Amino acid sequence: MGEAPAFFADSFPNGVDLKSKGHETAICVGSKIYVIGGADQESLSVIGVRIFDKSSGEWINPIVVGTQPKLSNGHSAVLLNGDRILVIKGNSKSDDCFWFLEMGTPFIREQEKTHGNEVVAWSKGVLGNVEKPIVISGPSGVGKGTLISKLMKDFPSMFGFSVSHTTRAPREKEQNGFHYHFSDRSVMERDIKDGKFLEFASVHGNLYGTSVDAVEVVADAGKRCILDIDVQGARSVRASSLDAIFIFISPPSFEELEKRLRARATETEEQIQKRLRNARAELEQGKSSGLFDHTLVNDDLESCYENLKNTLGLTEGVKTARITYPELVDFPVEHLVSKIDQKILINCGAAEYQKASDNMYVLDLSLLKGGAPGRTRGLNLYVTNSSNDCVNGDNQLS
Ligand SMILES: Nc1nc2c(ncn2[C@@H]2O[C@H](COP(=O)(O)OP(=O)(O)O)[C@@H](O)[C@H]2O)c(=O)[nH]1
Ligand SMILES: Nc1ncnc2c1ncn2[C@@H]1O[C@H](COP(=O)(O)OP(=O)(O)O)[C@@H](O)[C@H]1O
Repeated sequence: MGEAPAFFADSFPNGVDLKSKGHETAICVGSKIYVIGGADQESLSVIGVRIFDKSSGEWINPIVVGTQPKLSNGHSAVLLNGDRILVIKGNSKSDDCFWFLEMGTPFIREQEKTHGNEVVAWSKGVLGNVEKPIVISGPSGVGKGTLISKLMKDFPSMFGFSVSHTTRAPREKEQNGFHYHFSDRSVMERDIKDGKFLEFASVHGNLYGTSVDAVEVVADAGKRCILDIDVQGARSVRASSLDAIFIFISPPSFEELEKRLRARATETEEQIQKRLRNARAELEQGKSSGLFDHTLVNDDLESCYENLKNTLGLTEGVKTARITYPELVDFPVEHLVSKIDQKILINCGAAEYQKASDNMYVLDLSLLKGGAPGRTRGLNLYVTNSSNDCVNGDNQLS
């Protein structure tokens, strides 16, 4: 039986569940109190999480998945909608200060089934309106890789490729870490069990999977992520929080598909036969599942590429357009937060908390996308001179 932390309040005013003592904050979610802060039990360099179960009076050390935020000497925390807490790290730049601690989402429930323990997941918040990731599927030899390479070459600052893990052997020109992370089955299976993968599937007799890291690296670079994965993987991603756009690439005919696969000369005859058998099933699933938002036929390569660009809204002018990164802002340890609908007001004027200061920011969460596993995207941050700039009359700072 544990003792409830002394700094807990039973109810929090204005929906702003913030109470702090030193570097810890406590947020009440149903019958549980999430205590965020201090160092993690296993690693002293990241922010720890403990849960106090009010009904049993027990402390719980949850399994924590996802990249964890580095320890800072202060943070604030706001409950968003019952299944995630926004944590704003002090003494941090705006590209590393917004983090989400999730509990009770479908992903967490699945993880809890696997681990048989309470699970929480961290997801880093990424500023700006980066567009949805793109999932590209289709049978082996249809031209997915060729189309993706063209896109990456023409729009290097816009797209980033999610480098999958696979247990298959590398082909002659494939580089580890660039085309795939070539892995041992046992290591990959252990990492899957540890929640490090967004999705995985057995394809043509080998294990393939997208690690959470693979998509996070691309999101952190402010780029739009492209995933080349099979139909089973696409189904898993559809069920995840990634919120992607799904494109199926289809061949003009089965004969042409076989011709391309043979001409590529990367597989043995036995492997070609296996891929062709699987292709029939994949083509059926691609047509009938309602899983894909778009199907493109790759007959003439250039026409298909044009169709792909149109589908992604890439007109001529877009070629030179770069994603603009929001200006970096420094958030001090001393700041006060309040939540008004989908907006978080962050008052960094530590000396005069009760007044709207010049150092006031609004974090707009109305376009929030994604979440664990992976990054939470679509956060918009802007400066405001007074609370009236963005919110109306009764929105006082607490
Ligand atoms: N589910 C899943 N499928 C993947 C992943 N990476 C690649 N694949 C799929 O695995 C299949 C085989 O890929 P590969 O061995 O590179 O052969 P290729 O499709 O003939 O180039 C293709 O359908 C890929 O889309 C992944 O991370 N997850
Ligand atoms: N539209 C096309 N017409 C003819 N050949 C193509 C076309 N698209 C791709 N190819 C060729 O087909 C082969 C398979 O393409 P690839 O991109 O490796 O397919 P996937 O990644 O879907 O397995 C490659 O040799 C590629 O050059």
